[in-house]
Amino acid sequence: MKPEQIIASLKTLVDDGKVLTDPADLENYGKDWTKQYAPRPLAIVLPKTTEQVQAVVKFANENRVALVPSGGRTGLSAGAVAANGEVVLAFDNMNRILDFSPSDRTVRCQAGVVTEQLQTFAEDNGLFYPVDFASAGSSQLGGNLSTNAGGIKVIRYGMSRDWVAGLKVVTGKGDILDLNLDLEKNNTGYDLRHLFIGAEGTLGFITEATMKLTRQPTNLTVMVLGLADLTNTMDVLQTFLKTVDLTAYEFFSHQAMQHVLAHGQVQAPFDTEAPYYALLEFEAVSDQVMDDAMALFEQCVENGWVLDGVISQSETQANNLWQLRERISESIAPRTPYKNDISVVVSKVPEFLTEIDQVVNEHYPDFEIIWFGHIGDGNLHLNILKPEDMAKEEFFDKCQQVNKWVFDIVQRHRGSISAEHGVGMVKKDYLQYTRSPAEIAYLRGIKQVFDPNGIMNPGKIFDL
Ligand SMILES: O=C(O)CC[C@@H](O)C(=O)O
Ligand SMILES: [Zn+2]
Repeated sequence: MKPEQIIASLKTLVDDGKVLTDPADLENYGKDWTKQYAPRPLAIVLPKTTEQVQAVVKFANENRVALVPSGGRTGLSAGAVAANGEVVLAFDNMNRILDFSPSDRTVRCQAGVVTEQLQTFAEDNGLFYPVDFASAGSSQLGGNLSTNAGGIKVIRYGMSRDWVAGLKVVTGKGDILDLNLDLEKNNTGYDLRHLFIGAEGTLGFITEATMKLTRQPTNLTVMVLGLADLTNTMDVLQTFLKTVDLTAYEFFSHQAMQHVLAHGQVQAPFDTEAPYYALLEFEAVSDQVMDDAMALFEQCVENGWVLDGVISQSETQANNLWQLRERISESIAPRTPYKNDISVVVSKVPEFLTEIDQVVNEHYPDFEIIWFGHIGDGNLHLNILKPEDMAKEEFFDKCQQVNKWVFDIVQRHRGSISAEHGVGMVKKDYLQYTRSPAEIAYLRGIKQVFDPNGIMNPGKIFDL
């Protein structure tokens, strides 16, 4: 079918929805936050209902048209990039909260609901949606689920998948599946819901999700601690976990903090310099919890693990301390960093990080390494900044080599090449460092079942 015919047909399928073909729209909707691929979609479709999505998928099947789903476009693995003339299905017009059940504490949302919209809805109803990350203001629920997004509270609340009570999807064959019926308990064989979560739209597109909510946390209190060395991040974590139920345990290096401070609007937590900092968050539900936390802090200082620290006395102070961590990504963005998102089990984190540091420093001593991440769940974000006098091409070539070293170390430590950002196009060549050949063969088999014509987000996670 010719491109003009495809566009004309799409227009008939979404009636009150929209089909966009302006170059500016193609550029905007054809990409996510990754910069290495040029967007080149054929058209953008903005359906309003699950049935319209189904109509587009059926049409795409009959005519072998490749589709790419697009949410808030905040992904960092090019899972939502359309670089090969695909039709982008964007969920911006499916952004309604459809239903709320206070007694079940669930809320049924269309896929285009923005994370912050869901968080605010929960709060307005005296409840809490706990999955949170810096891009919550623009990321959409469908995208969060397709990548099983994690974020800053995983240590206590888990990943996006843990909050899904029910899911409506359109499979690659064009069937609408209503999965798990919003039930808490439902042991009736394979749980297909979890196949679509984290599948990056390669099996089908999520059009609706019923999300669970929980009680609001009480008096969230933040501590930022300066650590004497890297291994102390784990000593401090283990010490606090014995008594305090942490809602977050993040870390960042001195270099990371320097970039945030230079970026402006944020104050240093204290004067003492430390190679690494930990940010702990917990619910100070009583004076006893606060006393316990202070006693643990003192114990960590006495043991020589912590050099200095600060504790928030108000919500505003807690939010300000969070800025030290949440602004890292944006403060280094102008330097077009090499990015990696990797994980190992918590006990291996110091050894794992040190090995990566060593291999990069040994070969490229002029590279500035920025470490930060969700260290309480074993997830590290490695960013490397280009030396000012190095050409971009040379830098990214050298980073390809860095990838190999990093992923060898990941594999040796039985870690993951993508902890929370997904595989997309950025990491598909490295999937075998985390998944065995037998596993990948089963993944391909599953793809074949739900998307026999290979039209759903082709070229993402693995090639057919
Ligand atoms: O920019 C990054 O490398 C990580 C982004 C995000 O996952 C975060 O935790 O801030
Ligand atoms: Zn992260």
